[in-house]
Amino acid sequence: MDFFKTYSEDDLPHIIRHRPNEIKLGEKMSVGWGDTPYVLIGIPESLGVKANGGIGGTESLWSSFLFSFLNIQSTEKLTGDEVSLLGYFDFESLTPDHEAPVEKYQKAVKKIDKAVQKVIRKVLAHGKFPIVIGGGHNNCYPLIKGMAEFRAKVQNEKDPAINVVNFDAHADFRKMDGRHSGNGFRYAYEEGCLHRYVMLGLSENYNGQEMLNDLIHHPDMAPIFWEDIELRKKLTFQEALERIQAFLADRPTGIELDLDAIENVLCSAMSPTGFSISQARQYVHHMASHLDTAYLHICEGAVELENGLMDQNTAHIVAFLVSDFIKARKVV
Ligand SMILES: N=CN[C@@H](CCC(=O)O)C(=O)O
Repeated sequence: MDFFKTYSEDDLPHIIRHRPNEIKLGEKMSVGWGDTPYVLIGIPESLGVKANGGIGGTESLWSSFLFSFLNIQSTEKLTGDEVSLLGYFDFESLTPDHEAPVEKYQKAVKKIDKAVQKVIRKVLAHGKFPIVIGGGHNNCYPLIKGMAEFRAKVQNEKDPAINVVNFDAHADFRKMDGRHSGNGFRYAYEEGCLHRYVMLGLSENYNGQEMLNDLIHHPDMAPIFWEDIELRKKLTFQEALERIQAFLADRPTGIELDLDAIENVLCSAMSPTGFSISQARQYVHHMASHLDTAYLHICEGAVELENGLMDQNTAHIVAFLVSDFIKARKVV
């Protein structure tokens, strides 16, 4: 598995803050291809974000997330026995020279695509459910493609494209003019890997009309704007979740969450307005409980951006979201 680093049992105790009479999730988790339904994968990179002209720093989320997640209390509702820490990608060697043109970053993203896709196919071959923590949103494309390829080549599905729901302020359906964090869903759709695509929480101010023209009135696309829910009150958040559930019920669905849809979370495209953390948790809970889920991908967050902004809370939010997801699928 190119660029992929694994953990050993000896790594976990260094990440766990032990307390007498308490058991932390990390004390119950396994590493590698453990006997667990879920595997955790990190993609600590911001090459895709930079290829899209964004602010780097998304590589900072993974290790802080791991610390937050492994230090959750092991309880009946989530013991830790459910999850194995598979590993993370190290794309450091692909980093272009300082001030390299954007094309160099886009070239690096193509290599990331290949590496991620391969690992996803391996995860599926082992019968595991991938929980992926990014990284830029560019990684939706190799996830969707890896899923569709597995369905086509291994499961002999005649119509292998999967559905995706994306909690995001941006559609990431920009033109196919070189790979980056803003066009992963377009590549997946045009290549026949993505069937239906729902966007929940789009910002009217940060999605261009040309891209929107390709999404609005398209039978496979369902853009839902934050303003229609929270500003104009055309529908409630709960109604939106139920509509999404009905629209995506026909086949396996990838669950995407871009942290820039939550207000004030540290991201390349951080926003002072957006959904709340509780709404993000409801989204994850609802989709995990009601859909035939294919994977969970949480991305674009950072604990430290290249512009110097820092916030450790991002990691804590992601740990909540991952625990909500697993609990919802367990039906606790
Ligand atoms: N994945 C994020 N995509 C956004 C990024 C915007 C930004 O960094 O400012 C987009 O392309 O619109």
